[in-house]
Amino acid sequence: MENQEKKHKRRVRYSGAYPKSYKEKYKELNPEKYADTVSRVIQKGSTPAGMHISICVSEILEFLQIKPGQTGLDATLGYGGHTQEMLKCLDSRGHLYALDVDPIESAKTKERLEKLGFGEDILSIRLQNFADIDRVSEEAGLFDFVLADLGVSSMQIDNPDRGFSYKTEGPLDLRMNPEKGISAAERLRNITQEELQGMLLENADEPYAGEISREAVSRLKRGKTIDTTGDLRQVVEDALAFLPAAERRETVKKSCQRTFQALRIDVNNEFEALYSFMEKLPGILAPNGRVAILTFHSGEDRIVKKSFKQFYKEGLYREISNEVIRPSAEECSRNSRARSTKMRWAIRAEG
Ligand SMILES: C[S@@+](CC[C@H](N)C(=O)[O-])C[C@H]1O[C@@H](n2cnc3c(N)ncnc32)[C@H](O)[C@@H]1O
Repeated sequence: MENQEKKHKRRVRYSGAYPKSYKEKYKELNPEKYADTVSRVIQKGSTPAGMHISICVSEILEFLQIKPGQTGLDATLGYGGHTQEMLKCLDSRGHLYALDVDPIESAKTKERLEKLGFGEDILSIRLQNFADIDRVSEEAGLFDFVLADLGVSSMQIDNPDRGFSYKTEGPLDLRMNPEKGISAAERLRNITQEELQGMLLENADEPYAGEISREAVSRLKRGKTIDTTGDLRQVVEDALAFLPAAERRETVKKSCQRTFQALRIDVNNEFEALYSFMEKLPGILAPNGRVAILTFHSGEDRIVKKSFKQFYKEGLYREISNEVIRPSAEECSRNSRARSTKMRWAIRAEG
């Protein structure tokens, strides 16, 4: 007799339509594999996860006037978008050096660019701080063109494990190179109220620097931690609890952005690195060599502007940009991260 008894099959548990983790969430994390998803995300005006949309590409290329056979430096490799465009201008002749301090993303970019045919013969990628451009120049000689696109990449901001964004929960790290220095959480552990207030003012012009620094230090004294992005967001929320409800939400958001920015600049020694880079630039540029720099906040722009002006007066640059160049309105609507971008440029004098 046929065995009518069918073995009970457990229903496969519905895992839900929504992915649970960052890695699961974004198909775009593998941009080559999910080209359709990626282009849909870009069309909507967002940056696909795991990717970075390069800013002011045409303005940069128009200014740099790259010719085949030249030697160039991309001081901030990131996703390699600008690098790729500059390599195309070299047309397989000459050499491009590219630096980044981020071991996680630069390894991925190196692999991606190699797959596109840009190997060691044309492109040398170095895990190195642009504060040390003189060392790269010892190897490469003088540069005909240099680009620096400052700050952090979308891949770094979007990865919650790295703690760059107040919008997602994660460890409060904020280092571009997590293998060097101390995390933002560690930095806060031993900070005084005065020091934190100064950092918030100097690095981000935070109007509530006093309130936020007092709340942070008092929280630590009460035995509570500021180890995660959520903890720091809570500090800002508590510090601004006195504001009328109608304006609190927007103010907390802006203060969170500035507080994270101030800490990021601090733990990565961003201003020190930029000063060093600007000081060494004239010494690594070939006669008539061109440099373009993209900045993303007033502190950075001030350093670039002052340095260009000073060396222009001293005769080391023959020409500098008088006005900042801004991305077009069309680019800003396509890529919201372009909105705060300012570009400045300089041309090395002949002598
Ligand atoms: C805005 S992203 C560059 C994006 C890139 N231009 C592109 O098109 O994909 C800035 C990059 O500079 C790197 N960076 C920031 N400060 C640096 C420094 N002092 N030395 C070297 N790289 C740095 C960051 O790790 C990040 O990857």
